[in-house]
Amino acid sequence: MTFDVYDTTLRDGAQQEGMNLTVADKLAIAPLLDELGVGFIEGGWPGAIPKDTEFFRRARTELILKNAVLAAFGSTRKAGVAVADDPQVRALLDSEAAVLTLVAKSDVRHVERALKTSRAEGLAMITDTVRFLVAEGRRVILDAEHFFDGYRFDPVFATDAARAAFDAGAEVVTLCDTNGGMLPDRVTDVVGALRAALGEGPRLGMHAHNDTGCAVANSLAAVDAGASHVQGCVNGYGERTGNADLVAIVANLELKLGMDLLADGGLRESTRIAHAIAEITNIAPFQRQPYVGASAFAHKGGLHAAAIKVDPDLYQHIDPKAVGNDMRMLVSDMAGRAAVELKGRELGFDLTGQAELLTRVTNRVKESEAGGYTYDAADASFELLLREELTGERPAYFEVESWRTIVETQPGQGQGRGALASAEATVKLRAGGERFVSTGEGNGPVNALDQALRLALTRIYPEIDRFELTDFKVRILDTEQGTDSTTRVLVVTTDGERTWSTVGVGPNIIEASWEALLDAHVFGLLHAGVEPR
Ligand SMILES: CC(=O)SCCNC(=O)CCNC(=O)[C@H](O)C(C)(C)COP(=O)(O)OP(=O)(O)OC[C@H]1O[C@@H](n2cnc3c(N)ncnc32)[C@H](O)[C@@H]1OP(=O)(O)O
Ligand SMILES: CC(=O)C(=O)O
Repeated sequence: MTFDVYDTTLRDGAQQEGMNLTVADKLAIAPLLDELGVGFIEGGWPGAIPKDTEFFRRARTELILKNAVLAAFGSTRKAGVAVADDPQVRALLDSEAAVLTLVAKSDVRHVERALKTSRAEGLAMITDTVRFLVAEGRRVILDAEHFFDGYRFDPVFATDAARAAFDAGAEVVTLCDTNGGMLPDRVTDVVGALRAALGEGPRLGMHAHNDTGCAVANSLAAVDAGASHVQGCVNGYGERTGNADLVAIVANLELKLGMDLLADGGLRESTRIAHAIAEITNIAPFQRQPYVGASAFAHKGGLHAAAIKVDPDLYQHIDPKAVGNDMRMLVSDMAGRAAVELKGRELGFDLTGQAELLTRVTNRVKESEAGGYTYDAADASFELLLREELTGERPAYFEVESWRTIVETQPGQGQGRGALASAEATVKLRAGGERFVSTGEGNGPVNALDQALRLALTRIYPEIDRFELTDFKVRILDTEQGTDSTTRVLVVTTDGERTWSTVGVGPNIIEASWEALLDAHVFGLLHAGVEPR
């Protein structure tokens, strides 16, 4: 049986608020979708959006796809206009895409109120455009906009719209839940009724939006009711609450229902590809995204870990490798010894049989977390804690003698909002048998401390030059204490290859930041293979 996986990330996904893809972005995303193994990549709407016209022009020479066929999206001819004279339809042909996907009104209320035309003309717009494009040698898919709402209001018109498309030569009619308001049982009813009306031959598709949080479920319901074409977007991108997440749809169909859909076993690459696409769209990946999210197989509960130690399948619905993801253990005050042992294994330490050590580490984590630390978001600080318990000491890269910061304003600039404050910090430390006193300046005390610390350390450890602080998060823990509250700081650092997170807690933001910064440097040096000098 033919079954299509049709990606619309570059067209409907791009309708997401805040997303603005350049032609280069689209040309970079398309090969990733092809690698994922989808059958169709909808590239955009040529003739309507200049960047999309340009995308199809450049795709002809710059895009080599091994699995997917490029589809161009556009609407049926306008009401009262001959199809051959419609510039939008002409632009579709000019795109040279082999597959053309036409959006058409299948809700009679839209025909009468939005298009301001008659039922007969609404159907003729479909017939004429599909027939014209098929006669030009193109494969045509019809996206029947508002199909479900339309069918529930007037099933005769909605059915006639689908029939008109098939009679004119469309290979698939995609039923669109344009407003995203459907629930799975309603999708089942409508797809089932339409199939009964049209017979088994015509191929139906599903295009779901996520306004009820049911887009993936609605897509599965449609397939269960006989649809053989699903549309969606990687990472669930799309207007309002997004389109159906294509990877989740496919993973459910492949892993739960035993279908074989993506070319070259692409599902096993889906986590990497979803994240690579997120890099290009510049939209931070959603941690808790089903299947491909960083937290999708991250376990925090101590009891879960105890069972996972026996058999990971006991607490996981699939093997994460099936989607290219990984199981991760999170260590926190909810961890028990089993979680610490598994986390240790993940970090490269075999703690099997070390019951006393495991108890010590578990207790230390619980006590520290009660004081405000959080290790599930700071793997690197946990690793340093674990090493300290294993060896009895921290790697002795340097020894801090003291540090101080000064924040001041210039005369006349220290009043109220917008005052221009600057900061200076002095750090005194010993490293490599020498004593360093260094001063740093910055736009705030933490920045100045970081500068001073780096200045001192790079003289002995030039490797630190590669470390870059990429994120800095501050959380006030006991807010009822006002400005006297405990502060937690999380710092994310990278050396360009590896990224690590560290945590610091203190009675003020500077102390907390200092602790997180020290951990960041120690962890970075350790993993760069640097010996204390
Ligand atoms: C559900 C979906 O996601 S569908 C895709 C939605 N995406 C987009 O709209 C992005 C690209 N759109 C655009 O760039 C513009 O809206 C364009 C170029 C398509 C149209 O722009 P304009 O010509 O300025 O028209 P405008 O957007 O104001 O109105 C839409 C026109 O299309 C007509 N139209 C709307 N749907 C259809 C349809 N399915 N078939 C034929 N004509 C249609 C309307 O009747 C209206 O025609 P009119 O100008 O003769 O009154
Ligand atoms: C065609 C489309 O994107 C929709 O109806 O939602």
